[in-house]
Amino acid sequence: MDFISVKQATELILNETRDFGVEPVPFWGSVGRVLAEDICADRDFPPFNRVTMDGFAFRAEDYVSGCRTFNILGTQYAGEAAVRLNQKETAVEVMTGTPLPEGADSVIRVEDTTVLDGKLILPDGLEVKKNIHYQGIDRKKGDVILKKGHQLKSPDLAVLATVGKSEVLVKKRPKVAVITSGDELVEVHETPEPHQIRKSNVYAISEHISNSCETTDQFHIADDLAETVSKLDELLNNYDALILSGGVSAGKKDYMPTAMEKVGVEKVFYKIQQRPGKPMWFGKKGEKVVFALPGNPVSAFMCAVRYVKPWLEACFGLQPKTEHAQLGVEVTFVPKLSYFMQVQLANDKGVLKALPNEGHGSGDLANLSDADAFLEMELREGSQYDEGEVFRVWKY
Ligand SMILES: Nc1nc2c(c(=O)[nH]1)N[C@H]1C(S)=C(S)[C@@H](COP(=O)(O)OP(=O)(O)OC[C@H]3O[C@@H](n4cnc5c(N)ncnc54)[C@H](O)[C@@H]3O)O[C@H]1N2
Ligand code: MOO
Repeated sequence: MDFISVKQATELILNETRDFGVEPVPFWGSVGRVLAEDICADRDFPPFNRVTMDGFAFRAEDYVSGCRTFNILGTQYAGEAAVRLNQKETAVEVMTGTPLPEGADSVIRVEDTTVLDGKLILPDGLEVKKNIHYQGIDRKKGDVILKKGHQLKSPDLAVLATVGKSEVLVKKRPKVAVITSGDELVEVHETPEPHQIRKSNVYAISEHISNSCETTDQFHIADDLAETVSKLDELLNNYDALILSGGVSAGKKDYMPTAMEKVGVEKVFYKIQQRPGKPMWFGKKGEKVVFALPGNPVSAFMCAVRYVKPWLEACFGLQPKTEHAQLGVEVTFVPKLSYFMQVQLANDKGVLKALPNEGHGSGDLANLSDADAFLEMELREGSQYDEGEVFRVWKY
């Protein structure tokens, strides 16, 4: 059997990344997208000397030379242009968010002051030149605030809004078809006969990758070679990537590898030295790629988490997010395979611990809901994995 290792499979898949181009999208809703342009400050951040406390603005020079009683020239609210404080020993009442009055260089909080007969009285021992967020201290006009290649997260929307980017250029996402096969499968709304099951793989897989895809349209192909060939041919013309589940092992109606050959999809590899997901098949036809995942629900989902999603992220130029967890108990795994063990994760005083939650094998889809992640335990002579050892973890 021409197994390849998990490492080799990863490399072969990541050799086949594609660039799907760029597109402008509304900034609102762009979280998760990858920037295809630098985002620059159109003004200083903040754009003016911003008062940071409700209180009074005054001149440090007056206070330092002994003045404690100031004439109040008026009140300045946020949204109003800065007034001018052009007389000695005067103050302006200011609100948080107002531009600092011209000529003033200090602000005191209202609760630290007394107003008597319309005059402001300041206490002794005051630190001057406080409570001002200075213009340009955070970022200067023209500075790059978000770099091309950055994956947008929630606070970035505030940056985009602040610089007036109502539309932003991002990397395009692929159109993906998620395809099931198998005559035993019926739809969710149908009542299965005793020998049938409802199809479930497509939903878990589609959802896991949906943020990285333009579409995750779903299709079903019957266990028939001619139909499989013609449907695959059609889908290859209309989608950037196909993700199939089922029909890749040794069964008499496992047509996927044969059908791929017939539609001209070149095999990059077939079978990985791993459990679950051993019979995974991966191929390409020109710019199109095909992931043919095993039908068993745990295997299909694990392969989507471990191989398909990272491929999508690599297509956008994102670095893999590597997370690790410490094995909470000793584990023995005899087969000569890398083991993606289902685990529950718990944070133990800042250390991420992984506890086995293995279920009943590749068909036990309910166990995926009990577990939180797959722990990638590389193939090891000796079959022994010790408590406290650290492994890469794939959360979902
Ligand atoms: N003689 C051998 N038999 C098998 C081998 C092998 O090496 N030699 N490998 C086993 C392993 S490991 C796996 S994994 C499976 C993979 O099989 P297929 O990819 O051909 O998948 P199917 O046979 O079509 O289905 C397997 C299983 O999964 C259920 N299934 C399929 N699609 C869905 C779906 N969309 N939603 C829910 N469940 C689905 C299907 O009903 C089967 O029970 O092969 C082993 N056999
Ligand atoms: O590889 Mo299969 O995915 O073990 O059940």
